[in-house]
Amino acid sequence: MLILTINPGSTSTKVAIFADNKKLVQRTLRHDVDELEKFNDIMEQEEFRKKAILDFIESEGYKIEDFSAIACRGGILPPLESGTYVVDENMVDYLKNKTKVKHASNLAAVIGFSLSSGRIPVYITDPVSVDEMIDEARISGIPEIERLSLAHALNIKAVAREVASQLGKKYEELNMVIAHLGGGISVTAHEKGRMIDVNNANDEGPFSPERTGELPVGDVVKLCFSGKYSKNELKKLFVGKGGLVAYVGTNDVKKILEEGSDEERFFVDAMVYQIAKEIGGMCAVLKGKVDAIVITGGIANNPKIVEKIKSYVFKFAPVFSVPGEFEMEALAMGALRVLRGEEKAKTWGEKDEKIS
Ligand SMILES: Nc1ncnc2c1ncn2[C@@H]1O[C@H](COP(=O)(O)OP(=O)(O)O)[C@@H](O)[C@H]1O
Ligand SMILES: CCCC(=O)OP(=O)(O)O
Repeated sequence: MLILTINPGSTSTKVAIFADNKKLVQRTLRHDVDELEKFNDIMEQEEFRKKAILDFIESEGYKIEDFSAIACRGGILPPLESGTYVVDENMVDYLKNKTKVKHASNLAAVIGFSLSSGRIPVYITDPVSVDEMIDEARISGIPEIERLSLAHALNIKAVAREVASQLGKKYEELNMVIAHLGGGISVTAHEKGRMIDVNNANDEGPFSPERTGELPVGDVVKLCFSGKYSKNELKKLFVGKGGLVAYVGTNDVKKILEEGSDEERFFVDAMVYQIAKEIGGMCAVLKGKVDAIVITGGIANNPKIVEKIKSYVFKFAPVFSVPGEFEMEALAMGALRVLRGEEKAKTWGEKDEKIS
């Protein structure tokens, strides 16, 4: 069975074609920043990115009708259970017109649904808003604000299953802390197959290559009312222009480590320190009963960073490194389990929207 996978990021769209679980081809379709700046809103990029995907499919000698399914990265829907969901008009309407968090992943199902024109099934698996948090984790400290589960759930769940299989166990039998280290950072606590706490990778936790993470709230209030920034400028400052970008001017950790000055590399050490601190917190969430700590994402490609994190947390549990991300594989496998009848695809029903 042929499966097309679609995974949009802020400046690129990753696409791949699988024959069952075998990846035939993967391409990162890069979008010029100047080109993207013409669009006021992420959703306005639908036709532009769709054309790039169609060009890719044709260049590989396929037509949409050749595929048994389209598997898309799920966007920011209201909180929902882990699993594979059918993309329908209801979901597309939500992602296009109602979601309050702008994120490139919101485009995937919208484009997949449009490409299919009802001819083939379209699925999402483990979207960013997978929510398995325990109730205590939802309390922020102010009733008007609820903590949200926004994480790199797709890669994290796939990596959790991979490490469990390395340990000869099922994901559902283990307790793990899994940190995805990319442009954004998610540190997550997993109890017997459920992701019971996560730092919201947009707003909380360690600073990342391009996000501030958690900030001292009093100073944030001062910044908001300083008159220096509009609301949109502040949002971009916190997500996109924060973290290493703010200190060093780039989100490229590899480049900083290879070409940066000692002072610039210090900020990577500070990020490592914050990541380790978050991992320690998640070990406490699991009451110290932790079978594995797992470091994944692009930054895990650097063994020295993994070693530095390990130097802080090695006493808590064995540390595993799974560099890179396996989102395309996880999408294809999510769709394949449904196509093979191993799992039933869930139908998404709009719940109370909690994301603002
Ligand atoms: N070998 C490496 N050493 C250090 N950092 C790396 C290495 N390879 C990739 N990275 C860093 O990983 C980050 C991107 O991670 P990735 O998971 O691809 O992010 P995203 O998918 O969120 O854009 C970049 O900062 C990049 O420099
Ligand atoms: C908002 C959580 C997921 C996330 O940060 O994804 P990207 O790193 O792809 O922006």
